[in-house]
Amino acid sequence: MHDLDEHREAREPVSLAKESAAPEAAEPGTAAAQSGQAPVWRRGGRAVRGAVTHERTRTAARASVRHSMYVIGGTRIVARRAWDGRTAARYERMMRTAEAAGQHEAAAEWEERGRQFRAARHQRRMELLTSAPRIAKSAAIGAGATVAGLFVLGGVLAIANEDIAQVLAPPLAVIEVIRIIVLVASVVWGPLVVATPWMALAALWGVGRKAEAAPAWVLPAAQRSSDGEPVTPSIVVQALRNLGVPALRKAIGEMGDGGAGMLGPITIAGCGVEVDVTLPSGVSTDEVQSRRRKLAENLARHEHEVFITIPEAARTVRLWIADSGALDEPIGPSPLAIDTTARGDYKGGRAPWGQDLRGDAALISLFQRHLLITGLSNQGKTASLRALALWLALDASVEFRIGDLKGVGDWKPFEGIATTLIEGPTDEHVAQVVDMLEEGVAEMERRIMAPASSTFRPLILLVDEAQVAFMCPAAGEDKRPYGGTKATSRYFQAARKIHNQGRAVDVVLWQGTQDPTDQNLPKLVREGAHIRASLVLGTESQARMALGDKAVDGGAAPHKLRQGLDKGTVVVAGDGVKLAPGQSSVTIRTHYINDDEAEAIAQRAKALRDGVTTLHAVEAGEERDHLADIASVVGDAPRVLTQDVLKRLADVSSTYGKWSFIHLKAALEGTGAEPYKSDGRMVIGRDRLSRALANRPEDGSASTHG
Ligand SMILES: Nc1ncnc2c1ncn2[C@@H]1O[C@H](COP(=O)(O)OP(=O)(O)OP(=O)(O)O)[C@@H](O)[C@H]1O
Repeated sequence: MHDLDEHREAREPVSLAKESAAPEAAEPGTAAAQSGQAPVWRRGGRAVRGAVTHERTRTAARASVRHSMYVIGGTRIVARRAWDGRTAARYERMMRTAEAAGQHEAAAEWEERGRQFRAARHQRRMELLTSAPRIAKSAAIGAGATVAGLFVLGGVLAIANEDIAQVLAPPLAVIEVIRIIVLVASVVWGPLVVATPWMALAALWGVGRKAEAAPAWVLPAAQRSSDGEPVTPSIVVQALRNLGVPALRKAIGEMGDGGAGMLGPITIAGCGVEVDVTLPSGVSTDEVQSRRRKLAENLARHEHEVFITIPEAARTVRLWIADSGALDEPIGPSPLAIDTTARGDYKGGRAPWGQDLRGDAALISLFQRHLLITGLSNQGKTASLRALALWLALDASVEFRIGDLKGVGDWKPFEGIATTLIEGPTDEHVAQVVDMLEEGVAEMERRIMAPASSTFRPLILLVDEAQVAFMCPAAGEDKRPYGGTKATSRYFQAARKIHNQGRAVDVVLWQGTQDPTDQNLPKLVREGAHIRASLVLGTESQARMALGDKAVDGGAAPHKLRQGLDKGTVVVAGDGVKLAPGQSSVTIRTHYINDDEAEAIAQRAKALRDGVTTLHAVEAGEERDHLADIASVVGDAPRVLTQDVLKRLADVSSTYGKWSFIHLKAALEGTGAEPYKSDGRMVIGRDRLSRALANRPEDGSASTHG
């Protein structure tokens, strides 16, 4: 009870404070209190805020700022014109523009014109000095002559009318006219004095309005929203001028041609236009690049609709400006999904991955290239990686070994195509993927040791969600960790070895990974990939990890893609894709191949291959007695072709699935049962095998690790 009282006391001041602040609101039983209305001061504040932020108020405020800015802008323009007219500034400016554009002849011509202008001005001034007495004299003579003339006219009139008084008539008439003029002027003078400043203001306002010399944000809505307006040179120059780079603004202001000379031709490029802008000296390309959003808004586009890249030419930025909304239109289906005769071609072909921003087909060569694709979760990483794998699966010579460390069935279509398919996110799955990769390393090493003329089946080792492997804390029996980036880390080391040596013997590693960090995607592994692709990422530093500094410095900006909206849009750096000269990356909107289409394509790929058995774990460590196995497949036949022996061995155990003649020869080396030529073809003889088996030591040392 006591506690309760204390509570009540403690609460009271609060309610009192409320009451004193809002007496009518707290009056129990009043309508306001019942309806839970806020105190007066708050409602008042809200009302004021409402009034201030009301659209009508804002429109009125914008209008007043706009019209004031027209006057200021107009004054600036008129003053500049006057200054230009009186001085050699114009010639100087044109000369500098020509110089900046490297047009030295034009610069020299403007210099000459400037010199002529100055010479003429000097001459005029000198003449003015000497002409003052001359003008006074001629004025006096002129006045005297006029008066005399008037009197002569009066004399003529007097004689004609025989009236002497007429002599004064013309001078008096002139005096009368002057009097009337003075009278009119004295009447008009007052209002004229009052009206002149206003007329001048109106004139300046008119000049400013015509030139729209006011910031974009104060323009009326109709003028502000230039959605869908074609991109013209003046729009681009205006957008650059208002970019917030003082040096650029000043330079454009000084250019005689209003800045048009900075622009190359505006060409149609896919669903947008492209234009190269040569920046004036003192403005660096990254000053423009870092203001992408502002530039886009100045061009009445969204940020993702403007791409700024750095072409080869010095001090130049290449702008690609999408037609409004065009990037939100879906691109068509993948050619793989509609063309049932499409084939992959590892060596000479290019996978139809999607479209670049210009709308051209984006084709990518996968020949002897390690690949890395990164991106935030659920943005189309697996789908785009799978699209490439599906194309390559249509080349029957390519072998796939796939580790899917997400394991929700994205890679199911590869059942019957891939020789290994490990699906699942657990440490156990990581261990199997590591085995798969290490088996790949062993295969690579075998190939490297093989005679120079040997040819190999391309082997794609594909690990989706590779970050799971890098982050795996588990260690094997030998205490070596599967994950991590230490020298003992098995996944890391296997990936590195393949990166270093796999390419030349067609053992390539494709990895898909989320959100790169130094921990889940070590630098060495990032940089070992020849093709680096990235879907939307969170930050620029991630973009740098994904694509490398060079690509990001050159304008690659996966971090500027829109999460959720730009699903399937990849920024690709490295080789494999055709890049415009000087370009370090290309943005590709990939064709989306959904699960059903993937299944259909996979079926076609399976039809091209004769019966691949997909293993779901690497049978590492299986001990096989090679000599005994070979003897068993040779059976009773006196001689069997080595090719047939290999085929039969593959049926005995998957260990032999990857064997080639080299392995067979190595296994029989020194046993006396080595392959030999019979009727021009390599065979293995039954009797020699039996002898080798009979002669080998009892401890079975001939058996080797499978
Ligand atoms: N090219 C594309 N165009 C349009 N939508 C796409 C495209 N690629 C993927 N999507 C959409 O994005 C969804 C996620 O794709 P996907 O599973 O490939 O993402 P992910 O990045 O691999 O995801 P996570 O790594 O988080 O599993 C798909 O279900 C599909 O709806």
